[in-house]
Order: sequence, then C-alpha cells, then structure tokens
Amino acid sequence: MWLLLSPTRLEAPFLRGEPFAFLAWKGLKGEGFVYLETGVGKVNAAMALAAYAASHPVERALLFGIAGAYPGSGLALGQAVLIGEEVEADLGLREGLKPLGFPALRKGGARYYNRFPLDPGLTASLKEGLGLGLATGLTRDLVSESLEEAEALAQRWGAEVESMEGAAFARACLALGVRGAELRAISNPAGVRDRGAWRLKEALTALERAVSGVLCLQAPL
Ligand SMILES: O=C(O)c1cccc(C(=O)CC[C@H]2O[C@@H](n3cnc4c(=O)[nH]cnc43)[C@H](O)[C@@H]2O)c1
Repeated sequence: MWLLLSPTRLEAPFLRGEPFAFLAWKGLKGEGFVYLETGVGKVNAAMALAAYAASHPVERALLFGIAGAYPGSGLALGQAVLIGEEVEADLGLREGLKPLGFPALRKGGARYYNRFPLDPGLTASLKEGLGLGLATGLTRDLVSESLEEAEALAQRWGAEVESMEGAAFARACLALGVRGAELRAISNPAGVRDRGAWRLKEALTALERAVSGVLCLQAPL
C-alpha cells in the first residue's frame, strides 16, 4: 500500500477513490493507495506525513507534484524526474545550518544539516521501473522570484529542481523511519513568474503517467 501525497488536489486530478477526511486534511482511499492533499509548503508536508504515520502503518510514501527547473538543469518543461536528495535551503544562515553548529536531525549515527536523501533503494526501483532520471531538489517556503535568484540558489546548493515541500518530506521520512520517494514534473522555469511561460498541462500529464506507473509496478518495492 502506498501513501501518496501532493501539495494540492490540482496535482492529482487523475486519482480515483473514496473521499475521506483526516484531521486537517482531505484524502482518497483507492486501489493500492491512500492519498492525502497536504497543502502547500514545508510545514504542511511534514505535518501531514507525521500525523498520518502516527496512527497508520506506512509501508512506503510518495510525494508528487509540480516544480520549477533551475537554469542550466537540462530539464524540459513537462518532464518528470525522481528526486534523489533534497536541500532545505532556508534553514540556518545563507550558508546553511552547519556554521551554527547543530544538525537539523541526528539519526543512526548520521547528522543531517541541510541535505536529506530520499530512500535510495525505493528511488532506484522507481527509476528503473519508470525509466525516469534523477535530480537534486531544493526546497524553500519562498519561491524564487527572478532568474538571478534561481541561478544563485542552484549554484550555491547544486540543485536542479525547486519546490516548497520536498526537503520537509524527506526529513520527516528519515525521522519517522518511513521509506519515501519524491516525484516532480516540471511546470515552469524556476524564477519565472509569468504564467504564460508555465506548462501546467504538460506537467500534469507527466505526473499522471508517472504516478499511474508507480501504482502498476509489480515487483516488491
Ligand atoms: O506566482 C508565482 O510567482 C509562483 C511561482 C512559483 C510557484 C508558485 C506556486 O503557486 C506553486 C506552488 C506549488 O507548486 C510547486 N512549485 C511549482 N513551481 C515552483 C517553483 O518554481 N518554485 C517553487 N515551487 C514550485 C510548489 O512545490 C508548490 O506546491 C507561484
């Protein structure tokens, strides 16, 4: 059983199931999955996963949604990618959390500051099963508002994809011991606010294809 999460219902119009309410969230119970609409941003993503996992067994979780692509990423509008690692870029100083001297998370002898891996085994299985590429995600509660800002973030952190939830989900998965993967479809160039340059329809088509593929994969993941 998958726990599927997306920030908005607009990113999951293709999912069919029995509607239900869980605390502050709405969801669907479908064939092989439970879906939760988390709401936008880091706190919503982490809260929805943690609250659900506190009262239900979660075998594996997938966060999916639209995202921006940084300049020079090589990613096309409408392209779906899996995220291997997430950067929480608005935590600590502009240089990150390390200069402050304490990690965001300690787990199994490891210290995590601003970078949080998604589950490597689950991500590798999805990459092979779906034939998708892998990218590094960057997360902030604020979206980039110019190409200059987007370029600087991409350079500073070595990231290709910008979203508002990924790092919070990855970090919550690590903290809770949930196997988690993240799938994004590129809707816009990061830093470009002109909606005429966005390709929402193409991104939603790519999400539908990839999420349907995830639900169809037979091998035990
Ligand atoms: O109005 C704007 O300038 C603007 C710019 C970027 C994103 C938004 C959203 O409302 C999207 C929120 C939603 O989608 C994800 N997303 C999509 N593209 C981006 C992006 O370039 N940077 C960050 N997040 C993006 C995000 O994860 C939210 O869930 C509006």
